[in-house]
Amino acid sequence: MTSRIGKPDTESDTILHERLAGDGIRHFVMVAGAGSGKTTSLVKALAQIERTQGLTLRRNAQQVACITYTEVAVEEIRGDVGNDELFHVSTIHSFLWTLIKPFQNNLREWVINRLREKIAEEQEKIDKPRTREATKVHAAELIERYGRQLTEIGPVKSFRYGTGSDYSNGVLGHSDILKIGPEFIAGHVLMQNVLARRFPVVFVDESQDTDPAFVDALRQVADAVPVDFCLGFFGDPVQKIYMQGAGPILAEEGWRTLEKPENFRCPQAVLRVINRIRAEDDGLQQTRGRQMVVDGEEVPVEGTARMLILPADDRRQARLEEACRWLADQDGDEGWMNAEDEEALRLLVLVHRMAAARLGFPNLYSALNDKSPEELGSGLVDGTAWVVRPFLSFILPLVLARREGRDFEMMRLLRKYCPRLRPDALATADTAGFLDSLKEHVEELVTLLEAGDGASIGDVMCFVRDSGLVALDERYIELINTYTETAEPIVDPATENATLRFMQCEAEELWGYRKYIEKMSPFATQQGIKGAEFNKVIVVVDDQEGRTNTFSYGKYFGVTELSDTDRANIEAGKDSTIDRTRRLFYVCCSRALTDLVVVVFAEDTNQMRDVLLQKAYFDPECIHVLD
Ligand SMILES: Nc1ncnc2c1ncn2[C@@H]1O[C@H](COP(=O)(O)OP(=O)(O)OP(=O)(O)O)[C@@H](O)[C@H]1O
Repeated sequence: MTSRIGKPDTESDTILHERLAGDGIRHFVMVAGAGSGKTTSLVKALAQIERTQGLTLRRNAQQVACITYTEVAVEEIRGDVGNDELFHVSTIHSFLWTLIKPFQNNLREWVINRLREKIAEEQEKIDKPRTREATKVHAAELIERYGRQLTEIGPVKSFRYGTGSDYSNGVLGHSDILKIGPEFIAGHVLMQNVLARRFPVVFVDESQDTDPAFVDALRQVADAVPVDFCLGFFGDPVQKIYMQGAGPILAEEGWRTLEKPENFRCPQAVLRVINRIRAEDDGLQQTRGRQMVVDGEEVPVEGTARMLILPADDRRQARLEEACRWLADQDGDEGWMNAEDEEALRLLVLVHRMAAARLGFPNLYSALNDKSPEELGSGLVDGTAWVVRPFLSFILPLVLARREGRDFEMMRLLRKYCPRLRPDALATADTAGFLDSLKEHVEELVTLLEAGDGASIGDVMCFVRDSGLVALDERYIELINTYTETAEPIVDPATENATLRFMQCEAEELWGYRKYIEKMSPFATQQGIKGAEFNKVIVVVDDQEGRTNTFSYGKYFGVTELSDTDRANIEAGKDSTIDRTRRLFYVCCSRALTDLVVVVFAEDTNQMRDVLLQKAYFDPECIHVLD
């Protein structure tokens, strides 16, 4: 029995279990706040299905699909339900790939159409009289390349799924899968039936951040197969932090909405704060709070919630350390000084540049943030930027596994990402020499990424390209070519050179960046760090970045003026910077099991205090200015 399955049933759990065992329409949306036990309910529902329907489902070779946001979250749910074959726990991408993989002819047709579409898009650029000459030349090159690919896919026997697309070699990328999957499901009744027959129950966790086209495709299946199929969403619209997420999932006629009013994670002091934050969004007020047993009786944990305002000067790091000292002295608790114990004290940093300096990736940060395209800047802080993906998902984990002698993990990664280990490549390889050379290449990669080696990120990429350790998409190949052709280091940031500046950074910086993404980024909490709850949480906020169109604490607290776009968004009732920042703030603050501290860096600390007193998220006696 794992801890989640062992938790007592709440009223919503009982209702859900009855519904799942019923014989009418069973679709549902479970929507509840932070720490309300949504993932717990999901895991318990899986266990209940196993008990009541497991035998029949297994006999029919059917599975219960449980789809969540990241690999880490997948592992977490697997940790709860075990490796039972009855449950197909996966990310959206791998779920979609399982479904569409057998439809190879349709995949080929899709790729052909996609290439034709791309050619038409480029042709349109050429035809426009105002297009610059350089752009026209580039467009013509692309048309030629896409044309070539159209002929090259002829001999491709079957399509596979890789990180980036490489159509000529039969590889579909991440974003292709996300387009094809929902399109196929929505457009083919056969596909809907296949899905419902194979997976008569589909649960989606973190539904607020799930791709909207996928949500719609699943709705269509639910409409088409109302009774023999059960679709359930678990989510919280106020925890949506990815721009592209679906947000609230509307329940259709006959669907049941299940709410969970309790919060089981946060102590009273934190619960009051997050309820006040949420009051400005959907107004949901959570009850109960974390309890502990004292003398045989359950009593609420009071905990603490404080806000510290510090001057935003060039001593930020030192000031943060002083603030921790202050907390330790106030509480007589040296735990505040123990930043190394990640389960006990968790720093969530929204001050990315500061984190970057502290963790040793200032240049990498500057390359992808300063004057960079929005997609790269926001992808940098949540680890989704296309240039960093191969490093986070494969290259760095592979080097770590090798260094730590985790051979099994190393092979798992190589099997998943290395084209040299694909069955077709293996079939023609001379096995003995082949494995030796693969090993040598991994060793070389380890050396390249050693501290002090001086290799640049571009050098590492050249190496993985030449050694064929990973399949790279065209965009990356093009970038590597540009990198090798550019001798001079680029100093001044500009939108066009962000990725090239990234390639020129020292590879060593990637390690600090990885640590940031895995441990300190508030997005990490959403991506399912184990449990995503910690005794002490320090949330550090600062608008130093100047990238204010995605998140801005200044705008949220009311000290920074809104832009015209912000005002227009608010007037039109659209998602605004303020809404997004509030949600991120809510996610961060709701991770604390005992003590929450929000550290705010401000140009004018007294003005900030006045504004925060007015906002009243924290009790007045809990707001301190530390000059
Ligand atoms: N029925 C319950 N009784 C007691 N504790 C519970 C119950 N359900 C969940 N918990 C505890 O509450 C905490 C939050 O649970 P869980 O992670 O499932 O919530 P969640 O709603 O998915 O969280 P979030 O949306 O904030 O990430 C965990 O510590 C869990 O053990």
